[in-house]
Order: sequence, then structure tokens, then C-alpha cells
Amino acid sequence: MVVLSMPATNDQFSIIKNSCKSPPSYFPSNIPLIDLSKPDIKNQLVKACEEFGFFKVINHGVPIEFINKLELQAIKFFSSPLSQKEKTGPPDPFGYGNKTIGPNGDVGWVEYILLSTNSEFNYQKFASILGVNPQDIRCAVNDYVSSMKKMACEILEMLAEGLKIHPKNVFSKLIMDEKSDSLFRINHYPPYCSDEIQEFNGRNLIGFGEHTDPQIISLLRSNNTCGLQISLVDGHWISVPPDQNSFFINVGDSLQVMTNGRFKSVKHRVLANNVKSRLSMIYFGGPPLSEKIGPLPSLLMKGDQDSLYKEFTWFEYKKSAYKSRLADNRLVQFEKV
Ligand SMILES: C=C1C[C@]23C[C@@]1(O)CC[C@H]2[C@@]12CC[C@H](O)[C@@](C)(C(=O)O1)[C@H]2[C@@H]3C(=O)O
Ligand SMILES: O=C(O)CCC(=O)C(=O)O
Ligand SMILES: [Fe+2]
Repeated sequence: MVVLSMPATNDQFSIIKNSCKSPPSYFPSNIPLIDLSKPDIKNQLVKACEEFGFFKVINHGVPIEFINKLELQAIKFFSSPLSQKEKTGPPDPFGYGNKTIGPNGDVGWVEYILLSTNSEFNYQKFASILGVNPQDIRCAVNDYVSSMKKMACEILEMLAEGLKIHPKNVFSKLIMDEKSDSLFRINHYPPYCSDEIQEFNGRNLIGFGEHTDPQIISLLRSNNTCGLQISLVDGHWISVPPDQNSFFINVGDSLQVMTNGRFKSVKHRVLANNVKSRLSMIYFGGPPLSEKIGPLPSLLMKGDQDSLYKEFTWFEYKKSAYKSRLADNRLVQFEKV
């Protein structure tokens, strides 16, 4: 078991009156399931993004060896002594982070590595802890991230087709751009020790607090430990049963804006577990910093609808996101009044 650095006190972490189980009426059949190997799934995809902003993908075609290779290195890294891991932090925003999330005081029962998918990212410190060549770790990340990019593009192109937008690469070209500001994150949620952090009458400890992802689309894969929850439109939280063979996709704020609110950027969070550790790997597909984000004119014309958002660049959005707290609604200030 990995022991986190600071002695943890109960009041440092948020607790939530909930458990890994959800109210039966919401569990779990509602979560859309998309089989990527099937033809004509574009309408299912559009429906999932409109109703939930979230869906599970099977038959994704991502080579299992890419997943296993990276997961193994991640497990090795997180099992290293804290003093070693800390040499690759603090996250500024990239690098190793432990319990603190972002620059504005958010905390969770999580340690993580946050990377830019940019080819210039320096893997030297990670490689020396893992006792491998930086090139090996770069390759493992690149193989995995390339598969994520490919899947993200496939999905985004089907979404554009489903929305009858031309050309179909309106969304996908943003993450294919060589200047795309995409991120990759590996989160590790160690089992919390009930001696240090007492459970409060069935309330759960927060691993990663509620938030929406600012980018266009996020692709998440985890081991078989539960914890991820999504918020329904009516405010109920539902647990997402883990499945290490599938991917979970969520709409980010930028895609919500580009579709003028038709697709929902889903609020989600992760509850910590006192039995098993959770390891998740998330690819966040983002646009280039200079890209103007706003509702697509073709969607406004079709629906004869007013634009709900002011136009902004991804740089402006990111700048304001990094001034916000995790749970803040980062889009309100870009809404038209
Ligand atoms: C509290 C924060 C962490 C975060 C940057 C922010 O100021 C607000 C957005 C957060 C988030 C959520 C999704 C991703 O995990 C993330 C990498 C992102 O792009 O936005 C994190 C940011 C982070 O951990 O740096
Ligand atoms: O670790 C997870 O399962 C989800 C984390 C998450 O939502 C994030 O890193 O943005
Ligand atoms: Fe997230």
C-alpha cells in the first residue's frame, strides 16, 4: 500500500454522505453504452452527449499492450518512496502532485502525475525513478496518447456527422492540430486507512472533488476499483461501475460551448475507497491556445437559436479556469446575459 506523505486529519478532506452504491432507481443501466465496432452509432453518440455528456465505450480497439505497459510503469512510480516521487513535483501545473489539486486550495485523497502531451515534455526525472531510459517512458506515453487521440477523433467526427455539421472534422481538427493543448493525467487513489481517516457513518472521503473538465473531450480508463460518479441533470450522483476493459468518455466545457449547450459538460467526482486502490488514466483533448471557442454558426442557423455564450480563446478560458476552484462553474462568466 502506498502511504501518503502528510499526516492526514479528518477535517482536511471533504466527506460526502454517500457510498459506492447508488439509489437503485439510478443504477447503472442509464449510463449509455456505445459499441465502437458497430456501424451507424452517430445518433446514439449524440443522444448520450445531450442527455448525460457521458458514455461508456466498448470494442474500442486500443491495443491492450499499450494500456498494460503504461499502467505497470504507473504502479511502479506510485509505489516508489514519496521522497523520490516528490522530485518530479510540485505540479506547476505539470508533474507529480499529492493531495493538492490545482493552485487554489483544493485537496483530495489522491496522488497524480499531470503531463502535457506535447512532444517536448521532459521525462528525465520520471525515467530515473523508474530506472528506465527517458525514451522508453516517452514511447509508452506516446503510444497510449496516440490511441486516445485516434479514438477521440473517431468519436468527435461521428458526433459532427450526427449533428449534421460540415466538415466532419470541425471538432477533431482541434485535437489533431500540432499545437493542440491536450493533457494526460494518471491518478492514484490509495486505499485510505480507517485509523487515520475515520469513516463517518457511511460517509465517503473525496478522492477528486466535483468538477467539469474544461477541454473538448476526456477519455478515461481505470482499473477495476469503483469511485467515479457522475451527476445527473436532476442533481443526483450515480456511481459508474468500473470496467478496466472499457473507456469512459465525457464532454468537456469547450464542446458544450461549441454545441451551444446542446451537449452537456458532465459534472463528475471520485470517492476514495478504504479497501482497494484506484488507478485511472485520463486523456484531455484540448484545442490550440489561440483557438476561438464559441457556438458553431451552423448549429445556430439550423436551430434558429441565439448564441448562449460569448466567444473566447482557449487561452482566455484556461487562464480563468486556473483562477477557479475545482467545483466552480467556470462557464458562467462566458454566458451571454
Ligand atoms: C482546481 C483546478 C485543477 C484544474 C485547474 C483548476 O484550477 C480548475 C480545473 C481543474 C482541472 C479539472 C480537469 C483536469 O483534471 C485538469 C487537469 C484540468 O484541465 O482542469 C484539472 C486542473 C489541474 O489539476 O491542474
Ligand atoms: O480519476 C478519475 O477517475 C477521474 C479524475 C478526473 O475527473 C480528472 O482528473 O479530471
Ligand atoms: Fe475530470
